[in-house]
Parts: sequence; C-alpha cells; structure tokens
Amino acid sequence: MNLSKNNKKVAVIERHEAVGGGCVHWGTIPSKALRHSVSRYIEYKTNPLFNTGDRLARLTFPDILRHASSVISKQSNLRSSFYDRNRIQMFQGDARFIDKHTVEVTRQDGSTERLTAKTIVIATGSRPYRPPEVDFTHSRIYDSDTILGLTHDPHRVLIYGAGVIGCEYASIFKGLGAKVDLVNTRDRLLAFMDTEISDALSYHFWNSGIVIRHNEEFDHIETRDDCVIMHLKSGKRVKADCILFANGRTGNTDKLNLEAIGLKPDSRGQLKVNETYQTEIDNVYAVGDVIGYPSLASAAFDQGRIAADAISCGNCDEKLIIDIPAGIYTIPEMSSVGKTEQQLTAAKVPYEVGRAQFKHLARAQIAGTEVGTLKILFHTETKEVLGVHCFGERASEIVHIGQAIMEQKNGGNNIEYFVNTTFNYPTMAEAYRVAALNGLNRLFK
Ligand SMILES: Cc1cc2nc3c(=O)[nH]c(=O)nc-3n(C[C@H](O)[C@H](O)[C@H](O)COP(=O)(O)OP(=O)(O)OC[C@H]3O[C@@H](n4cnc5c(N)ncnc54)[C@H](O)[C@@H]3O)c2cc1C
Ligand SMILES: NC(=O)c1ccc[n+]([C@@H]2O[C@H](COP(=O)([O-])OP(=O)(O)OC[C@H]3O[C@@H](n4cnc5c(N)ncnc54)[C@H](O)[C@@H]3O)[C@@H](O)[C@H]2O)c1
Repeated sequence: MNLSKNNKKVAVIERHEAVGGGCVHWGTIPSKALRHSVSRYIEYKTNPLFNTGDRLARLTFPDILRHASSVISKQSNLRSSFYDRNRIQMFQGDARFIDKHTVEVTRQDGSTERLTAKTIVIATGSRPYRPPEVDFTHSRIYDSDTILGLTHDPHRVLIYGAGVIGCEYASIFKGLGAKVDLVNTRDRLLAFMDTEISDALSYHFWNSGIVIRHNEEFDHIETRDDCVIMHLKSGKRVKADCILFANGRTGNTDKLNLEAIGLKPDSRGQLKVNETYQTEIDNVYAVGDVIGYPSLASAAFDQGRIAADAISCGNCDEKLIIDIPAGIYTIPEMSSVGKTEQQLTAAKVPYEVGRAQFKHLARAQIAGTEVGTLKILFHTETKEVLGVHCFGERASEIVHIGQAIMEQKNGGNNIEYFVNTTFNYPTMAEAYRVAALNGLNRLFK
C-alpha cells in the first residue's frame, strides 16, 4: 500500500485465493476471535446476572470457530478492497525466483507466468515448526494452522510448547471446559515477560486446573483408536483426545528457489536484513515473520511500511521502535512495554515500582474484571518511565497509555504526568494515577 501511495507500480503474489496471509487466516485474527468468544462465555457463566442457576448451553470449539470465520472473511475482503482501490494487481499462485529481477508464478492448474520488477519484497511469513517424526496427517494431531479444522469437541487436550501460542490456546480450551495439559520445554512460562507477570499467569493457569509440566520434552507419540498418548523423555505418559503442537515456527523460504539469487536462509528458514529490511541482494527486501524476531503482525505492518519508504526514496529515516510492546491474549490477558524488573536489576539501574490492583478500581468492580494489576517501573532520579507491565482484562489496550508517555522526548517521559493529569472516572486508565502515586510515595524524601 505504501509503495502504491508513492506512485510505484505494485504486484502482489499470493498462494491462496483470499488475501490476508497467516495473520488473517490461521494466526492472529482467528486465535483472537476464538479467545474473545471464550472470554465472553466465561463472563456469561460466572456473572450472577445471567447465570440464574439453569443449565447453560455448552459452547464447543466448532461453535466458536463459526464466529471466527465471519471475522476472517471481513478482514480478508477489506484488504482485497484496499488493493483494488489502489490499483495493486494480484497474482494467485506460488512464487519462486528465476533471477534477482524475475519471479515465476505457478498457478493451481500448473500453468506459469513470469513477472519482472526492479525491486522484490519477500513477505512469505512462517509456518508451524513440525518435528519430522510426528505424523501430522493423524486425525488427533494438530498444529496452530490445522487446529482451525477441528470438528469435534475434545474433553482432554495436550498442548506441546508453552510459548505464546501454547498459552493462548491453553486459555481457549480451558475456557471451553476441556482438561488441559501444557507441556513446557523450558523451566517457566513466557520467560521474556516480567517475572511477576508471568508468575501471575502460572498461578491463574494452575488455579483454573491447567496442568503445566515444565522442563519436559517429548520422546514419541502413541496413537490409539480412542486417544493419543505422548511419551515424555522423563518417562511420563500423558493421554489426551488430541495434541496441539505449538513449538515454534519456520520461515517460508524453502520454496522460493533462493539459490537462484544467492540468498541463504538460516536453519529456521529466516533471512538476514539490514535496518531498512534490505537483504544481502541489493534489490531484494524481506519483512515480517520471514526475518524472525519479533515475528508479530504488529511489527510486520511497520516493517513493510519502512521498507517501502526505503525503496521509494532510496533511504529511510524512520526505524522500527526498539521497545516493541507485547500483547498476549491469554485469559487473563497480559501486556508489557519497555524493561522488566529483571533487566533493570541486571543493568544496576536505580528504579522504583508503582502498582495498582484492578480490584481497587471502581471501573473494574463494575465490569467484574477485578483480577489484574498495572505496574510502572521508573527511574528513581529522573522519574523516567522505564517499563509498563499489565496483567488482566484489556491489558493490551491499557499498556499503550504508558507507551505513549515512554516515547516522549526532552523530559516529557516522566511518571509525574499520571499524577498531574485528570483521568476520566471511572476508567481502567485510572490505574496509571493509582500506580504512579503508589510508586512516588515509595521514594525517599
Ligand atoms: C496462532 C497465532 C497467533 C498470533 N497472534 C498474534 C497476535 O496476537 N499479535 C501479533 O502481533 N502477532 C500474532 N501472531 C503472529 C502474526 O500472525 C505474524 O507475525 C504475521 O502474520 C506475520 O505476517 P507476514 O506477512 O510476515 O506473514 P503471513 O501473515 O504468514 O503471510 C505470508 C503470506 O505469504 C504467502 N506465501 C508464502 N510463500 C509463498 C510463495 N512461495 N508464493 C506465494 N505466496 C506465498 C502465504 O500464503 C501467506 O499468505 C500470531 C501467529 C499465530 C500463528
Ligand atoms: N499475542 C501475540 O503477540 C502472539 C500470539 C501467538 C503467536 N505469536 C507469535 O508467534 C510466534 C510463535 O509462537 P510459539 O508459541 O509457537 O513459539 P515460541 O517462539 O514461543 O517457541 C516455542 C518453542 O519452540 C522452539 N522453536 C521455535 N522455532 C523452532 C524451530 N524452527 N525449530 C525448532 N524449535 C523451535 C523455541 O526455542 C521454543 O522452545 C511467537 O514468536 C510470537 O511472536 C504472537
């Protein structure tokens, strides 16, 4: 879109008929739509206003998938209409390089067409990593793409991999009432988050009955007619109706014939780029999941825009922000931006903590979203906000208020802003005033 707005002639090649990529069809959008339905279902079941003691209709995974499908098609159609309006030509088929200016598109019927361009951007995304020894054609074994084709209502789900995808799906299945085993290959959940926040998630998972097994690795899988059993290297066996593998992703570079242009991806199929997303080949750029970290739709939008500026103008002053926020749509939700307490402690930065508990906020009491906390980390001398960490409903929205202040230059980033301003009342945003006062009160006079 940015290239087209800069008067460049643009063609997009997409393997699938509908545009939107993994983000719209198999990743961000479906998982968030599923999560939204489940959290409303939980609210409905627990709110005494609706739960009158009568038996409530049970919601199943196929039920909530139907709602997600309608959001997926709305998103995809919207994107198609943007392309049409901006005269961006779509070519449906599989793309592969012939040389550094030529790409061959193979259509579904096997026919081919060659397109040439001055500049080519690789935005082929990623796919779930599939351990080679696991049979993903088995009807009880899924990854995060194929789980969207689940037609039955499993009672017991085993999730292998407790990264972001594993934790989000653990919340979804638990919310629907399934028994969930979450097998983690690492020693704690989401170690990149502030420890207090990831501990809060562990506690809530434990409290809701999710069984987390840390430091485990699978040895092999045994399939039976009525179940599937994962044998772990520790000797444990875990039985389930189905297994969801969520242990990382691989960049979609293997089908691009990159040898033809002399580009070599790393062992995870990812490409190396510079600050403007140019690869080692000067007219070939790469953005999104195919370049690895942070592997987020949020960052991919900006990377695409920055690359397009660099292509149009020959350079680009705009850079991707360093503090990319994390929004993790577990139940409860979590979000953070900036440094964690662990990072500040390791770097010996003098900081203080300001906290607000959601249970003390009028808005949270009204909405029945009392589980949660907002934590602001700030420099004890300059009062600069260094990190914002939030746990609880709407955390991924709330964190952006703190982010806006953190981004201010020339002394504008100061925790006192939250004390010196007036917040709408009652709001969740008010948590910033409560947390700021709490933190400032801890400073020695
Ligand atoms: C379950 C899940 C939940 C997620 N949740 C979030 C979230 O909440 N927030 C967030 O920010 N991110 C989230 N992500 C990550 C996000 O979806 C990705 O970062 C984002 O989709 C990356 O965009 P992309 O354009 O690089 O790739 P994609 O969205 O994967 O798009 C790549 C496109 O390229 C096409 N393609 C590939 N190879 C070829 C070829 N050879 N020829 C033609 N076409 C080709 C594919 O068909 C696809 O349409 C989630 C991911 C998953 C899997
Ligand atoms: N709310 C969100 O922002 C959100 C939600 C879901 C997914 N995502 C994105 O999707 C990505 C994937 O999430 P995930 O939970 O599957 O994985 P993850 O990146 O958390 O990794 C899970 C485990 O798999 C391993 N692994 C990763 N890639 C591998 C590979 N190619 N080969 C072998 N092992 C590998 C990792 O080392 C880790 O132990 C995340 O990086 C995240 O950016 C974001």
